[in-house]
Amino acid sequence: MDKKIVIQLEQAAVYQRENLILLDVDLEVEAGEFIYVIGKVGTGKSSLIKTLNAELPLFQGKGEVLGFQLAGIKNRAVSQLRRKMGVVFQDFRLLTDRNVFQNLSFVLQSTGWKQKTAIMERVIEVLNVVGMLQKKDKMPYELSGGEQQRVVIARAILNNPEIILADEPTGNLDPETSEEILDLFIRLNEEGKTILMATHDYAVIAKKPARTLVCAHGKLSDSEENKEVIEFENLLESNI
Ligand SMILES: Nc1ncnc2c1ncn2[C@@H]1O[C@H](COP(=O)(O)OP(=O)(O)OP(=O)(O)O)[C@@H](O)[C@H]1O
Repeated sequence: MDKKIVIQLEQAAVYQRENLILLDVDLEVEAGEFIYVIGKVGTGKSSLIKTLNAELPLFQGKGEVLGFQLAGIKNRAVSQLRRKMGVVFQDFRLLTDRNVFQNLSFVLQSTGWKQKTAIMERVIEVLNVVGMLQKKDKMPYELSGGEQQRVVIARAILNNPEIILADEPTGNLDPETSEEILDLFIRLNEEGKTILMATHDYAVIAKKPARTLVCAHGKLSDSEENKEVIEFENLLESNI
């Protein structure tokens, strides 16, 4: 079977307003890959992810995600693209004024789902996937950090996205909970979803070594198939 490329960047530049963050980014991601993005604080991991999500505009170079051209992308296309991409961002919190079920049904309603029964079934389905069905009537403040993150992941997969972008999804969690969240991503990946995850969490990388993109010194390097955690640490320390 032909390989399907879901993300392609060619000589792309990542900007935060007028500040250049990453230059000459070349990246090709195949459907079904699991990829980490690592790098020290402020090196551009989040900015890269936000560029792929069309949250930051692509001014320079070529970028294509799931068939959508990022340069000059129109609002309508951004909405269509985001429906095919699930996001699990650290600063992408649950709505605090509604319970778990309502947080999820709200997303379906605002992405065009009309039928009450279909909405209910889909919410129950994704809550089951993340093991949170029992907590569907809880308010976000009644949940632990790990539980909230599970709900955020459930929200990200509501519209059955092809790609999941995750920015430090285990950032504020204890090691055991981090591992459970990683297991969820591994399962979603095994079901065919492409995962791109920015992380500082070497325990996560050690548990599931995978292709890793390194942000450093304004460039993105691709250490395909790195298997050793130690190597990742070396990569971060060296002047690449
Ligand atoms: N909204 C913004 N406006 C201007 N500059 C920004 C903005 N957000 C981030 N930056 C700058 O862009 C650079 C890259 O930030 P980014 O958040 O992508 O890094 P990161 O590698 O994800 O860091 P962290 O590990 O802290 O999340 C930093 O120098 C940061 O100060």
